[in-house]
Amino acid sequence: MKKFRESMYTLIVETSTNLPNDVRRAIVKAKEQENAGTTAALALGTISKNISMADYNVSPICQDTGMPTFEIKVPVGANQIEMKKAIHEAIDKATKNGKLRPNSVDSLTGENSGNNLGPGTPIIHFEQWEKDEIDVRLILKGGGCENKNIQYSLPAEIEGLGRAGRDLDGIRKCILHSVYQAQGQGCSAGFIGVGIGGDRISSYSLAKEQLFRSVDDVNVNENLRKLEEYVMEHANQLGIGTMGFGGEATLLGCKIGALNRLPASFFVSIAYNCWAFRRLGVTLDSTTGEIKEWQYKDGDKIDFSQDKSEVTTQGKKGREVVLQAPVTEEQIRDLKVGDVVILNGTIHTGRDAIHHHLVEHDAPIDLNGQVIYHCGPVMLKDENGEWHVKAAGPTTSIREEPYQGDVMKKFGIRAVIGKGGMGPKTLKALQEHGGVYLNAIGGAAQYYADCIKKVEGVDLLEFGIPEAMWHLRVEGFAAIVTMDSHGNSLHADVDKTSLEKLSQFKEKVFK
Ligand SMILES: O=C(O)C[C@H](O)C(=O)O
Ligand code: SF4
Repeated sequence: MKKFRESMYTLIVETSTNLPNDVRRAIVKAKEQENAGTTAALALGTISKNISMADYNVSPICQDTGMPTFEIKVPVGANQIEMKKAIHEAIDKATKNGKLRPNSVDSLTGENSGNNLGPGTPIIHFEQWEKDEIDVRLILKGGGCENKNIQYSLPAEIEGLGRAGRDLDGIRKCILHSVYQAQGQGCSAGFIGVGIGGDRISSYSLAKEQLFRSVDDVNVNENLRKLEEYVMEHANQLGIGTMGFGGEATLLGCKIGALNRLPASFFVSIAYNCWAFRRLGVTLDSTTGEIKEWQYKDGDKIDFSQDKSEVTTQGKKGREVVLQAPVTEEQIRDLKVGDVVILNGTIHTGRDAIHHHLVEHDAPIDLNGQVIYHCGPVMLKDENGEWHVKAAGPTTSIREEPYQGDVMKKFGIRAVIGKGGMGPKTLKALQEHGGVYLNAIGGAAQYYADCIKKVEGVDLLEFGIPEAMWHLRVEGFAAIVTMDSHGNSLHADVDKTSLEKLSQFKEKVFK
């Protein structure tokens, strides 16, 4: 097993940087579905470009390298303690090399362990089998899409769909609703794994396990096959679209499994995964630990660098507005939902810990007229002590909803960049104060890292790399106005219309 650690390192790097072939095929399909010239098509163009940049740079596709989860099948007698140790070493090395973001945080103190190791990180499940080889599957599932997981307990009253009973039709309603409630916040277009039955825990585990199925496989259970096909067709009629911008491609895969349950319980659990669906697998020689075969790499690898769809705003309804940070209230009040902003100058990252901090403390710099970027980047320091951005896409903004309006007003911040949109409290503050919400393309961490020309400094690094306030000089940073100072919110509009569409699927379909 001399090669086991090296094989695990290779698996981690490949999973973080190189999307599997089945996922690439699903993204191509989404591009074919989406109408040219729409904001959703623009988002998909950025996503494609990002995938090819991650290939080329061998850098994380998305800055949130997620919760590393290993599912391992071993021959009887294999030394699991040794394997676990080797995986920990590989994780540590991948983090040091900027292939994984330091992502493991003490839940009580907020302290980042710095190497992706700590209680519960990574997750490793072993199972024995009769075969002589070792099979290791890895999924890196990010926090934003993890937050959109949902569990239903049937019977239930489901928003938009009415009563859901303890039958196939009730399950159908739960699944459709799960896609609606995710909106664009889990970086749609997404994939879902569904677990029916079990107890609360095994139901969720089954849902996550379903994500290890190939996107193009066919369910062997006839009822579940029909349900999967139904969901794929109808979820894509909800009109949520890529990033929740409205559009045709909302769901790229649906895999459903079932377990027996207790007579009193009936759980339907959904594991939502973003388009940046990073999961791979390897078969290893059980004596040497060497990789013999890769999983999910069947068929041709789609090379998105050959993609002709441009990341362009041509043909879009909105205007393209170039802004230099800091910005004035007048410039911000001129912006409308649908405009594309091309930003130059210095922007400042701020996410959960920073917003929590700013409510009660002064800011480390003057934020008047400044732009805040909801982002927890992957950063590496070189031997001269200079920081470099390895990946820097937006994080889900809605988490800052309780703070954002107050923080903007308190410090005179004029714009926030994030993804997935924000709620009514922020919308009201944008109107009163003269602010704007700019939606960047979630997961496009290489694309945005490329727009960052210099790291000008960092404050509050004690919060850990993802949570610190990084001061970043950007050039040509493109984001879309989805909430403006005139009370308009694309997110509120898409939520409303998709709920109307959802309620069209109220009638019983499965007997
Ligand atoms: O933690 C992050 O960087 C992002 C997260 O995956 C998200 O989708 O919000
Ligand atoms: S930012 Fe988006 S693409 Fe990245 S892990 Fe979170 S949900 Fe996935």
